[in-house]
Amino acid sequence: MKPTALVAGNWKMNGLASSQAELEALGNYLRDGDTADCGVLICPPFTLVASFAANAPEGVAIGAQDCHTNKSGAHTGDISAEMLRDAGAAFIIVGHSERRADHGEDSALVCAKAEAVLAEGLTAIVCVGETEAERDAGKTLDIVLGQVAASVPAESTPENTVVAYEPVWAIGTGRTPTVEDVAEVHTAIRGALVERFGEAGNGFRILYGGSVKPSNASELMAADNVNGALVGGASLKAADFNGIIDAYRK
Ligand SMILES: O=C[C@H](O)COP(=O)(O)O
Repeated sequence: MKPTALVAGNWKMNGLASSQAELEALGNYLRDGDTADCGVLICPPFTLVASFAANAPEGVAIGAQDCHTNKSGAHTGDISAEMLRDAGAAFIIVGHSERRADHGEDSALVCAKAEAVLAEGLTAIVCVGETEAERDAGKTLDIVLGQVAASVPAESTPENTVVAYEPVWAIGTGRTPTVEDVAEVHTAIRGALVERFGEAGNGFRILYGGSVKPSNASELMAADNVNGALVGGASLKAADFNGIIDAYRK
C-alpha cells in the first residue's frame, strides 16, 4: 500500500520566539484550505521545540533536527532523544548532510542516533544524499544505497522511520535533479528497503529534499516512490510551505 505522504519543514538554524506567528499562520492555512492528503511536520531549532509543541495547531506535528546517541550524561551542548520527546517532539531528523559535513557524522553514528530516536518511541527521519562530485563520477546510487544500508537501523519499520533523499548539491541552491533522476534514486531506495525489510519496505515514506518550492513541488511529488518532501528555506514562511502542501490537495 502506498504510504501517506509527509511534508516536513526543517528550519535549520533559523527561528526566534516571534516565529510562533509563522506556525500559527500555517495552522490557519491548514484549517481554512482544502484538506491535504499528507502529514505536516515542522522541525524548528532546539530552542523552539517545547514552545512549538505546546502551541502546535491541529494537523501540525513538531520535530527536532538532531539528537545525541545517549539518553543523558556529560555531553555539554548536546540534546538527547528522550529530552526531545519530553519537550513534545514526535520526529527527529538524523544524518542531515549539513551534520555529516559540518560535524563529521558518518553513517554508523547516524544509525546510532536513529536507534536512540526509535528507543524513545519517536520517528527518525534518516537523511541520505550524494555530493555533486559523487554524482558527476556516476556514484549516486552507490553512495545513496550505501548510506541507506548503514544509516537505517535494523529495528526500523514504516511507522518509526522515514528516509529522506537530499542530493547535497540541490540543497539551498535552487537546483534540482530532473524528475526522472529523482524517481530513479527513490525507486532504488525502495528496492533496497524491500530487499532488507520484505513487504514492509513498501510502506516506508521516502521524502525528497533539495530546493523544493511551491513552483516545483507538484512535479517532484508526483515522481515514482516520492512520498513527500523535506523542505528547508521554503518552510520558513507559512505561505511558501502551504504552497508546497498544495501538491497534496486535490
Ligand atoms: O532539510 C532540508 C533540506 O536540506 C533542503 O533545504 P532547501 O529546501 O533549503 O534546499
